[in-house]
Amino acid sequence: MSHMVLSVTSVNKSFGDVVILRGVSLSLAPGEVVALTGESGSGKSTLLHMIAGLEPVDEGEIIIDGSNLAGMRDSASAALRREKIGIVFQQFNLIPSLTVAQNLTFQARLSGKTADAAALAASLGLTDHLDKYPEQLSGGQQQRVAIGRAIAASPKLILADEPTGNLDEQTGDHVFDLLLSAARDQNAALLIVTHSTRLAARADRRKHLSRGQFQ
Ligand SMILES: Nc1ncnc2c1ncn2[C@@H]1O[C@H](COP(=O)(O)OP(=O)(O)OP(=O)(O)O)[C@@H](O)[C@H]1O
Repeated sequence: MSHMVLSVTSVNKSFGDVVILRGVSLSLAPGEVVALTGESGSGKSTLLHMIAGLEPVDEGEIIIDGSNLAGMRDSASAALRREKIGIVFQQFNLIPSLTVAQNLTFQARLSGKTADAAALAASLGLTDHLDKYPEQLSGGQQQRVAIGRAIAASPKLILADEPTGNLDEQTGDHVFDLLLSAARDQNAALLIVTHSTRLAARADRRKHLSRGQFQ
């Protein structure tokens, strides 16, 4: 299925004696939004980290836009991550010493791409905040900057790990909508972890992790 942006096939993962994932498979087509749910400790973050190449896979295969992560050196998986993947975390992880405009474009520059801070800011409602520093922004505004940074290099795949977890419900809904429309605008696949069944309902598909497997 070479047209898939992400193919996870029969992945197993343990930490020591503790089995976290057993034979997990998942595919995302371009532009597809999949919500990943599961109780605390079910392995959602671990799965995202493996897809991002930040955590080794014990068995099974992960292919990102045709590139197999298996056996890839750290430098190659870092390059793949910069090139193809945008990541949004629960904590906004902005660089405090950089302005909003600089935070938006910094990572795209690292991968040799140009990013239009003004256009990104306009699409995320941040135009009035471009010259501010993260500490001068609300949580919802900071998360919108983090979304802008994640999409600045036009990734094929966006991984979002509870991106609304630190936001109140109304702000979280708005940020969730912005993330979905940003992904759809770019035809990027989006895998989004959420504890909210209400937000998960807005995805194209839902996958629920329980006892190491999808239910
Ligand atoms: N580096 C590690 N070493 C050992 N155990 C780990 C490690 N990382 C995660 N775990 C364990 O693996 C399990 C899955 O963790 P993970 O963070 O993937 O769950 P999660 O579904 O994302 O949980 P939450 O919803 O609370 O964020 C947990 O029991 C956790 O304690």
